[in-house]
Amino acid sequence: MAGVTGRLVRGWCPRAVRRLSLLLTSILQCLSFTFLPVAKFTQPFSSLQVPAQLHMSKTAMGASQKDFESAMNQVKLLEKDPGNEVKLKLYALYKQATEGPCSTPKPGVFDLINKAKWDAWNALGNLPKETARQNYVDLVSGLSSSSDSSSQVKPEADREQAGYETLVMTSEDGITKIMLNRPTKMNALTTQMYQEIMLALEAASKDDSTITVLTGNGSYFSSGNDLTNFTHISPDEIEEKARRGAILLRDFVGCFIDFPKPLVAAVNGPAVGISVTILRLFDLVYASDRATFHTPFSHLGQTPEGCSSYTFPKLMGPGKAAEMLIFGKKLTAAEACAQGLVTEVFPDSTFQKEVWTRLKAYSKLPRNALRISKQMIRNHEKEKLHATNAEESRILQERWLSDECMNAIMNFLSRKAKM
Ligand SMILES: CCCCC/C=C/C(=O)SCCNC(=O)CCNC(=O)[C@H](O)C(C)(C)COP(=O)(O)OP(=O)(O)OC[C@H]1O[C@@H](n2cnc3c(N)ncnc32)[C@H](O)[C@@H]1OP(=O)(O)O
Repeated sequence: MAGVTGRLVRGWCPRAVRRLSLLLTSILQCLSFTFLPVAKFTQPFSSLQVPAQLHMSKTAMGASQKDFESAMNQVKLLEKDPGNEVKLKLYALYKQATEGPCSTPKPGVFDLINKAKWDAWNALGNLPKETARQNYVDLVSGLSSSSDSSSQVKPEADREQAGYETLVMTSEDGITKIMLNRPTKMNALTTQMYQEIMLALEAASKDDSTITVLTGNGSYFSSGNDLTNFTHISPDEIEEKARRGAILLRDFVGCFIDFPKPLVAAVNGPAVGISVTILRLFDLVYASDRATFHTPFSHLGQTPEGCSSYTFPKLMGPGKAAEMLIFGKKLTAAEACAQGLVTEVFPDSTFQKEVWTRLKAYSKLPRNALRISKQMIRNHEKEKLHATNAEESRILQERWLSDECMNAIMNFLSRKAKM
């Protein structure tokens, strides 16, 4: 090492050479950590794990208690991660079976995991302990048989992560792909979908992958907020629903602001509403030349979200941002690229091949360096983004209660009936 350094710095004073030599040695030591084999993805239950120690009351039901205990042991032996949704169900049933109805205080909105666990348990209401125990046993028995039959088939690397109903989540070649999966509804985002995307991002932020990609299944990237989210609400529920919607929106956008790894949008087709505005929170946006970018907020009596009221004027200037966000001008992929919203446009016929080839190459880059560089670029404006997000959510909460908004949504929903 000293020889190499010596050749590099011939003519420098000996103290400087010694210092440089020490520096290079420590850099090489640091790098050797980066090249250690990456831990395998075998931590099946992470923070949603069903408690391992059981303190069952001796008065619990005889045979059912035995089944319950054996089911709990089976859970620990499962080879395949059953996915967050199933883990939440297991957690909720376990709590209900052992402690009865949820009576603990609701965790704060930013405490995502504990809130999801609390919601799952609370949703069981007054389900009797015995029924919860039986449901737990049934659920585990289904999981054990499906894990037995699938264990020989799929290699670990490209396992689809189960438990999502509105998404398909896969991890392969250092890339975690989150695919919106409601193609017949143009991937319109339901409340469940927002929640699943948040859980998927949380999981992706902690897995071994280098890059996370969001894309859509079918012809659309996403048609934005599912307008039926606003239906089936009785008049006395409207305000509470708007309040909850604003919290959901703020949490959802917050996950993108805080996402720690390189985040890529593979925009496979048209994008509408919130699926356009959040794009500025991604590090790369690759679009098919078939994609369009449309934010018809005013037409819906609504206002911008996804931090676009701050990011779009900054990106494209106030005039171009106004055309999109105030007047609902729809951009082609080429126009969105010219405005800096899209990184690169690919012909639709080669979109998938070109994008995935590119991303596979990027995913081989040193992942810690990618992550740190992303954070250096993003950290400058995080506070501003969170403040914008909170303000946009608050304003939308009011907008959702307006006649303008309600009429626009009724128009959309009655459109089909008129056809
Ligand atoms: C809590 C967080 C709130 C965040 C705030 C977010 C705001 C936004 O995202 S605003 C943007 C809202 N989105 C829209 O305004 C788009 C509404 N949809 C449409 O205009 C059209 O459906 C289309 C242009 C996206 C596609 O038109 P077309 O090709 O004619 O296809 P269909 O309309 O027949 O759609 C097929 C099927 O999908 C349903 N659908 C599509 N998008 C939505 C949607 N956003 N909400 C609800 N449903 C949607 C559509 O109704 C059709 O269903 P069926 O009639 O049952 O086949």
